[in-house]
Amino acid sequence: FPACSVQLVESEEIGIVGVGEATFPSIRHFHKLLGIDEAEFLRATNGTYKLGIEFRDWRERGERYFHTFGDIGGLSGPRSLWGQYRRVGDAGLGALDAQCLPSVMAREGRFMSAGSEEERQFNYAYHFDAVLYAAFLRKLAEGRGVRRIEGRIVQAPRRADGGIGNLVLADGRAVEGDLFVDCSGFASLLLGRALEERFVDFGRWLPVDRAWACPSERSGTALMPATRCTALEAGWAWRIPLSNRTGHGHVFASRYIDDDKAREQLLQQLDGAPIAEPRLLRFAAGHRERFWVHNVVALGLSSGFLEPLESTSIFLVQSGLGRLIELLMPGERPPKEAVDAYNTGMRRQFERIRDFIILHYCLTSRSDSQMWRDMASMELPETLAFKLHAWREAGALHQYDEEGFDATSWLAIHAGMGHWPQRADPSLLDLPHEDALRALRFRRDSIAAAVAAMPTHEAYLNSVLAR
Ligand SMILES: Cc1cc2nc3c(=O)[nH]c(=O)nc-3n(C[C@H](O)[C@H](O)[C@H](O)COP(=O)(O)OP(=O)(O)OC[C@H]3O[C@@H](n4cnc5c(N)ncnc54)[C@H](O)[C@@H]3O)c2cc1C
Repeated sequence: FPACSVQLVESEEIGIVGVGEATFPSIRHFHKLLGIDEAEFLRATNGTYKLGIEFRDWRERGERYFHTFGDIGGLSGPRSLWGQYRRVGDAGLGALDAQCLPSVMAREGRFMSAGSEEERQFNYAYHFDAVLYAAFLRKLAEGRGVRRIEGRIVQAPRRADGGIGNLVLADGRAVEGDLFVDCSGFASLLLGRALEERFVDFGRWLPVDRAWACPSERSGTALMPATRCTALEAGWAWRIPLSNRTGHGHVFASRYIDDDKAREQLLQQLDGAPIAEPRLLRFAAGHRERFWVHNVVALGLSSGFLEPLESTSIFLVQSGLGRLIELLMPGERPPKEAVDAYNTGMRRQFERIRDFIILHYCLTSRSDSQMWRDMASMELPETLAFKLHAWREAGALHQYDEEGFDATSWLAIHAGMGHWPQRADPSLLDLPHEDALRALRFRRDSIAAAVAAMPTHEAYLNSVLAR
């Protein structure tokens, strides 16, 4: 929008939340749209590649599975790979993960990104230092004409029509604007505080509400191209490998564990020596009922937050921006239809991701703490209950509109949690047993051979950084 002038009001005194180190593959489309060079971005943010998430101890302690951004073959009918794998039931085949290229790459600590997007059988995202990423984007934005105003907003007086008139800063300056994008983090200064938009609370399904975050030195182990999420007594711990350090955090439910014990449990998870004091963050799961009200659009934490289990927050920021770009017509007052479409789309996206995150918890067999017992018996949102029913009864991976995660992702969690349909699809028998077994062996072996020939994640990353 070359005709628009964009001003950013930001306060060094307040700073940014500064956590949020794991992302979702759509970030690559966002970077492409902005013309960001991958090597430059990785160098600026101590970034690494991410092929998915390894979940440990979620169904039972001692078990692990991988949620990949890759292809795991057909999903229904006689060509359903998971269906044939279960029908063949050959122990010699190994785990279902062995049929998925990026899952094997992650397990073996290997990475490469060759060929075109269309040819590649997997997608990937990044890990990075969130503080450095914010600085990187700021520099990019300023270079393209965004004017940054340092200052603390103390008031946002409303106009007669209910919208925001201007922003009043602590030193008395006033910043005028037509459209205000509220990026004020958990404070939600404009949408939450000034416009008093109601918060829709998801706490009854997603009870985690605090996190200790602490970086550590990198251990001598190989640089995993994946995030690790380990289920603990009253929450879970993240482990995010960056090129210079490892990011750690313990996300927990304060109704099941106190802060000190949660901190202690985090420190037991660290890879190496801590390189900062653990920092406590408080949050609530949910979103503002509407995201765009009058002339205010909230993006990021000011609009809502879902716990970071699937690294969806930065994705939601970028998804919101993408929608806004499509619906804004500079110089025109946005029609009611555009505002409604934005609000409906964002609300649904939050609900779909909420359901996907609950899926990780509700399928647990753990009963070793009150949180896990409550998670296994909670009443589910109707939308999720229907999906579980469709999967159990018919092996169908039902998708609604505005899904953040595709059917392959849903399959990864069902499979990882050992949750399978009650009946096999009879059309699986259209393929002779021997042919199915041969195809599965061939795929597993081809993947193993391809991965063995790949560089390690660290070697590949270093080659990109040297560009
Ligand atoms: C524990 C935790 C883990 C997370 N992990 C992930 C993850 O792995 N992946 C992911 O995608 N996301 C993650 N997130 C979310 C992610 O951190 C945020 O979505 C992302 O950083 C964007 O934050 P934001 O810009 O909305 O808010 P902030 O970073 O808080 O920025 C708010 C801005 O508003 C300014 N501001 C606030 N008040 C005022 C004022 N009065 N005057 C002037 N300026 C003001 C601040 O200075 C700051 O610049 C995590 C969040 C938490 C809490």
